[in-house]
Amino acid sequence: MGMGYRLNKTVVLVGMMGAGKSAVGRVLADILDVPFLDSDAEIEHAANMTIPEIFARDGEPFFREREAQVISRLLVEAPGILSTGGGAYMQEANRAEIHDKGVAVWLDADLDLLWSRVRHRDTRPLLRTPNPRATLSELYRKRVPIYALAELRVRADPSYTLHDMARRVVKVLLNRPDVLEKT
Ligand SMILES: Nc1ncnc2c1ncn2[C@@H]1O[C@H](COP(=O)(O)OP(=O)(O)O)[C@@H](O)[C@H]1O
Ligand SMILES: O=C(O)C1=C[C@@H](OP(=O)(O)O)[C@@H](O)[C@H](O)C1
Ligand SMILES: [Mg+2]
Repeated sequence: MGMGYRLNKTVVLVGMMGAGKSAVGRVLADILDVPFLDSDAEIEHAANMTIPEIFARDGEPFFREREAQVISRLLVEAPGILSTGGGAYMQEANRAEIHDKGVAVWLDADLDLLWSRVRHRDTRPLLRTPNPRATLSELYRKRVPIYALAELRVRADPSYTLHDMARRVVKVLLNRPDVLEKT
């Protein structure tokens, strides 16, 4: 009797800060009844420090090394949902590993939507600049062509709830039986 899903590969959510990778990932894992992992949360837990503290004390290159290690480790675990930090997919080695062992899904949100979601938060060290809106815009411009390398894409829209977004990801994944099947 078909009631559930079988996930055959880890789904790796990529995209800009504020796209919803962490929040949608959690709901998606719940729907599919699989483990949820967030690379930033794993790094924070291992270091017993917040992301801004790690950036301030050890610098971004150190953070990027930790991030690559954590992603490698999480990709060999049982299939689940892996939400990455927005910069992770920029590294060639991370992309290669994600494509090899999992499937990348780009949560694609417009700059205005991203800004509306990150502007009141102080948890993203890269936006601690004199003009964070301009910084976000510059990152967006540089990164979008790289996110577009992801195998799958789900468009975000201000009218979609977290649950709507997760359902949209499920729909896209069901087009790929090598990734997700109904049971
Ligand atoms: N579809 C959505 N509907 C409502 N709020 C959302 C949605 N997606 C993300 N958010 C909110 O936007 C903020 C940023 O989302 P988050 O998941 O942290 O993004 P990311 O991990 O991609 O940086 C959070 O407060 C989150 O709850
Ligand atoms: O875009 C980036 O380079 C970053 C995004 C953050 O994660 P979210 O995308 O989950 O906000 C976090 O990894 C760090 O602040 C750097
Ligand atoms: Mg996140």
